[in-house]
Amino acid sequence: MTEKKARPIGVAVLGMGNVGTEVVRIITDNANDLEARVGAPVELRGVAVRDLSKPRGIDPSLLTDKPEELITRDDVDIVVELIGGIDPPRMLIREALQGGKSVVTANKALLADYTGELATAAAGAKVDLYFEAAVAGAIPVIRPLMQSLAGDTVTRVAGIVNGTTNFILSAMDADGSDYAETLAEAGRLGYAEADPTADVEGYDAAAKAAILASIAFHSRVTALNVYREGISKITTHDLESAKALDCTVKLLSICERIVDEDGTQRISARVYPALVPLAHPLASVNGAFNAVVVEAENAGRLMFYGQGAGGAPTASAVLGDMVMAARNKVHGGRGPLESTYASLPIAPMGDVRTRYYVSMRVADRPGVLSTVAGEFSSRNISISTVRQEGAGDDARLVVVTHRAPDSALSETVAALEKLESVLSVSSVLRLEGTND
Ligand SMILES: NC(=O)C1=CN([C@@H]2O[C@H](COP(=O)(O)OP(=O)(O)OC[C@H]3O[C@@H](n4cnc5c(N)ncnc54)[C@H](O)[C@@H]3O)[C@@H](O)[C@H]2O)C=CC1
Ligand SMILES: N[C@@H](CC=O)C(=O)O
Ligand code: NA
Repeated sequence: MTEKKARPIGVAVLGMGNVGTEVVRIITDNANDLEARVGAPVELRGVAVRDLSKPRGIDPSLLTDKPEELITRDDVDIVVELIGGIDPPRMLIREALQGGKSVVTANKALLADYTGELATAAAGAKVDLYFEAAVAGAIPVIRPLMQSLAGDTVTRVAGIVNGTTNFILSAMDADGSDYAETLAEAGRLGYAEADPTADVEGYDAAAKAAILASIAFHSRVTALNVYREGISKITTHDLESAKALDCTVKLLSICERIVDEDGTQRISARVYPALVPLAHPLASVNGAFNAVVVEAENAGRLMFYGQGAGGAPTASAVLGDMVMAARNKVHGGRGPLESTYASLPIAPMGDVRTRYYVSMRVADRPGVLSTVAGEFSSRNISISTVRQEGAGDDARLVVVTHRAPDSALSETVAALEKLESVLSVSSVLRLEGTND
């Protein structure tokens, strides 16, 4: 008796840019292995593109500029959304899910604000919504948080989750490379978002922080709940100053479970460029690489490292999700559902205890140091180090504080800016990765 051959799994890919092109390539090149792993052939039913006249190197009969039609085809089981942005992906994904298709997406901008709506549509139709590629590209981080750590209590998820800004900061740090040129190079290499403002102003990292915090703390966190600063104001002078303190500068995404004295729990989710000591593992994460450090009550500290951006690495994560969704279609079973039962509130940035590095141009005369120090001590902020750089017109004071509430630190900086002896506050960065 011959075994009955499983029905093929039909896949529709929406968007054929940096990531979509690689996803189509892997589906085509690895057809035999994918069939063996899924238990049924995985067949590309169509690829939605914006410009039909552009040569794509695939069978032109697969191309369409009508994604809304492709996602409703009866022979499509899985929709892979790689267009990016909110519209039309939000509508396309929702309709695909409601129509019984499982969806795989890398769209963090969309997920950061609409996971609730999309997860509800997936649950209602009993299909899957997978998005491993949306955070830290190829690095498995969503699945470990959602599945491997489902029985633990995550206390912190922090790291470098934007490849473009890490590529820029690494190049500026290594050889003083020009910011604008390095950003353009990140675009050419397929790391940057279609609008790179999302990268350099921290919106992309904030979207990823929202996704990570939601999963880690079983609560709904959106991009608006994430405190955000980007890297566009970082100068080579900041990187030089950082070096003098045995640090480098990294754009960090930090998601923390804050436990107040009365035991109340809150979430802090924040993105900003910070000084990181050279001895810290995140300091040696360079180029478009990402790293995420997860801390959990029982597991302790886990570190995930790898390529966080680029067509092929991101496509690897998309394919992993596609195989999971396809296996579920063939063998039954479902991927994990959204979990928001804890509904923890968000702590304002002012309540978070951080350390500051403040670099200011000061008048080179006696008494300035004590006036400056007085602004810190009057707000109960203890200073860790003070360093003077330059002299005369170029005299600078660099102050590094111990941990204090962010609101007190930012009030202090505002007060310093008003002092007659402080000519300008040239740079304010937080310091992370230390124990004090
Ligand atoms: N490039 C990367 O390293 C990573 C990207 N992502 C995400 O993956 C998604 C895709 O990113 P990329 O491939 O880099 O972007 P991309 O801009 O290179 O590709 C998007 C493609 O979608 C096409 N498109 C736009 N509107 C369309 C429509 N209505 N119908 C059909 N096609 C349409 C565009 O013409 C473009 O070719 C985005 O959500 C991005 O945030 C996630 C992780 C890493
Ligand atoms: N633009 C993003 C792409 C991956 O998410 C980045 O640079 O990290
Ligand atoms: Na990932």
